[in-house]
Amino acid sequence: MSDVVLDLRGVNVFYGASHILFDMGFQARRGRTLALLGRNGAGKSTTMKAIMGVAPARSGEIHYAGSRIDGQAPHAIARRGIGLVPEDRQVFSRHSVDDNLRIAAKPGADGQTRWTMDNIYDAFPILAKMRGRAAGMMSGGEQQLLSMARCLMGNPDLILLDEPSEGLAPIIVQEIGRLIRSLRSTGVTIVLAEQNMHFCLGISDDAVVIDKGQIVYRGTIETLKADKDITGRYLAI
Ligand SMILES: Nc1ncnc2c1ncn2[C@@H]1O[C@H](COP(=O)(O)OP(=O)(O)OP(=O)(O)O)[C@@H](O)[C@H]1O
Repeated sequence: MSDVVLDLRGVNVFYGASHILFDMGFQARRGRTLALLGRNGAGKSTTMKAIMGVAPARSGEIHYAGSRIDGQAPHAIARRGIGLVPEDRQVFSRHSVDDNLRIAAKPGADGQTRWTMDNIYDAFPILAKMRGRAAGMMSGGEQQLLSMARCLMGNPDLILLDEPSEGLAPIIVQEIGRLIRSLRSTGVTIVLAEQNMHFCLGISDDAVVIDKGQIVYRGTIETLKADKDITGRYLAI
């Protein structure tokens, strides 16, 4: 079986008359973490929304686990085993941490349940201490952890993480890095949208850099790190 889990081919996305993604093409491989890097407004979130069917591709193809998913409804794409952790987190603010997790519980596409409340709380000790707290009363970093934990309750095989470190305190950023590393060791595939390449070093294998909706680099993150031309031109570092 091919190790390509996600395959975008010539994807074009528009918001109304505005052309946002131009012939976007890249692959994510099983059990690896791909960093989708680019400055503010480069098109990272739009790429994730295109994969989820929220900002549908006008042309091109998106293949997941061997079959085409472009043109399918977001709920159908989610049911195939893709989980999105959105940039704005979208926790249910009036509900407790426990309820946020319980609401999201469902078996994976293969019918298996790998994540239960118990092992989520083992993996997220910060959340375990605040099970009864309303999500709206938590800090941005705690909400980010909750959003990630809630995604895992759906037992996804591919996780799309949209700028999980943005605007958070260093201690939470470290915790999120630790979680991504440990998720990766479970064999799940991760696409991580980030502005900050340094955050991705050590937790990602591959990298794609986008600028103004176009791919300007595809390769390993280690090769990217050494490429001063690309990092200097397209990343804010
Ligand atoms: N709903 C929308 N309608 C019109 N244009 C949009 C919409 N959402 C995003 N855009 C535009 O699409 C482009 C790509 O935005 P996108 O959010 O995908 O970038 P990003 O790389 O995720 O950056 P950010 O870090 O700001 O989220 C930007 O020029 C943005 O202004």
